Amino acid sequence: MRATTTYHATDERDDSGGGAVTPPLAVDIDGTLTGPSRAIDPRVMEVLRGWDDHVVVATGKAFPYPVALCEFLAIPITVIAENGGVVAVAGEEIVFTGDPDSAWAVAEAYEAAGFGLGWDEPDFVNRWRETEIAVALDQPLDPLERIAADHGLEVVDTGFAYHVKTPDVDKGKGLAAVADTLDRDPTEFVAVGDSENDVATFETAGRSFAVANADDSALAAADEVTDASYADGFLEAVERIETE
Ligand SMILES: O=C(O)COP(=O)(O)O
Ligand SMILES: [Mg+2]
Repeated sequence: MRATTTYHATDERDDSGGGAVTPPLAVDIDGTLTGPSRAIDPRVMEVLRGWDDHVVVATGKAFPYPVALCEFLAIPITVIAENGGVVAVAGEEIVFTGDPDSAWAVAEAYEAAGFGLGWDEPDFVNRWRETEIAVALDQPLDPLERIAADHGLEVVDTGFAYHVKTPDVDKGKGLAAVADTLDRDPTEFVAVGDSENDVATFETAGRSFAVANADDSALAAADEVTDASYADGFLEAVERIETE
């Protein structure tokens, strides 16, 4: 059974009818809603809280993080986590895709080869991951890619971590699934992001923005690139969405 949830902001917005219609939004977290330190910029909070249509938080982070973000923003839980491995829309069954057993087998083989995941203990980066694993960027990439390929997996570099994931799982497929659940077309969405793991979102959404700090693949895939970086870039994209 499909339940649709339509979010209408009750505050912060001019709903007098004169302005442009705000499209549904698919937004990345790290590097897009944050500054370089990974702290979320407080200015984005009111923007997301007041958004006049669905806000899909689409991230490589483990499942609980975007859920918590929605919770603390008091907006409906509409999330794509773990690079598409987990899709959750309030009121709907949570969808998990990917091969966590192979991902953990890669972690074991990588550790057996003398490397490590690279996080402080306890490992809060992977503790609640359901479908993939993440390795710190200061760990060697070549053996990780080799071992991942041996297990039928691939490595995606988000600029914040190496994610060992199932190749045909991505945020774009997650967005298509969310759109279907919400009875919307994926091309209605505007996507904003900063890295390789946002390319599929950009290809699925109807309009896409890379923030200026984005990696080369995201810059190349986006319809538009903001002048500003990080959360300033996101706020600039919002300005353009609302006025153009
Ligand atoms: O945590 C990461 O590695 C990336 O997260 P992001 O997809 O929200 O940028
Ligand atoms: Mg990012």
